Amino acid sequence: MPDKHSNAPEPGTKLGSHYSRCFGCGDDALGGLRVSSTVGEGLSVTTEFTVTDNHQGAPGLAHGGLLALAFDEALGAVNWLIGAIAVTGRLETDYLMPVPVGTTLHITAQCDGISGRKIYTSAVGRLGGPEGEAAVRATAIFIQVGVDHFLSNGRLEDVQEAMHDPEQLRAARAFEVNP
Ligand SMILES: CCCCCCCCCCCCCC(=O)SCCNC(=O)CCNC(=O)[C@H](O)C(C)(C)COP(=O)(O)OP(=O)(O)OC[C@H]1O[C@@H](n2cnc3c(N)ncnc32)[C@H](O)[C@@H]1OP(=O)(O)O
Repeated sequence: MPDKHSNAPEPGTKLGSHYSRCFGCGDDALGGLRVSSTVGEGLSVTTEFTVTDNHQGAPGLAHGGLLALAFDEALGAVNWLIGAIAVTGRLETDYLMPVPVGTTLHITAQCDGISGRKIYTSAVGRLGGPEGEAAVRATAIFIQVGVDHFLSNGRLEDVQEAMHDPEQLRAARAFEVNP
């Protein structure tokens, strides 16, 4: 298990978005999920995702791909507690129960261990409250990368805009945890 980063926020702290246009957590992404995560005990976070009309797959039920996105965000937020910039290498989801429109999925995500650049994480999403029945479980392997991963691979205009916007830089938790 990795150590918690010395600058990691205290339990109860709301983590901001890592990028305002992120479809999972950004406020500026049209139709995005806008989930936010809160630091939990140890190397864990909690994340709530409320399923709306816009998230349907079958009538009245959440689309599995959107649920996977909510888990990708929750699991990825764990990386900030260990001060790692990382991208999703593998994401596996088990859908245990249908998740109806209007319900809130209470996700708890944690770090399970680290090996080289690989960060192993897992999460469970419960309905009806943080202690409710498990509806979705997920595991992910994140791969640690340098900032150059984004600088060399991202569309230039977006990278430049992000790098020149002080608000954006402040919002990028990577820069808070890894000054
Ligand atoms: C400037 C702005 C900054 C903003 C910061 C915001 C950050 C937040 C962003 C969050 C956005 C939200 C989240 C998102 O949506 S992230 C977006 C979705 N993910 C991606 O786009 C990632 C695309 N993939 C890649 O870029 C490369 O394949 C990476 C970088 C992942 C690895 O290629 P690289 O050449 O670097 O590494 P390597 O091949 O030497 O492998 C190294 C180790 O990793 C192991 N491995 C590799 N792949 C997998 C796999 N699939 N399953 C299991 N293991 C895997 C591999 O076996 C090896 O292990 P070992 O042999 O050492 O034991």
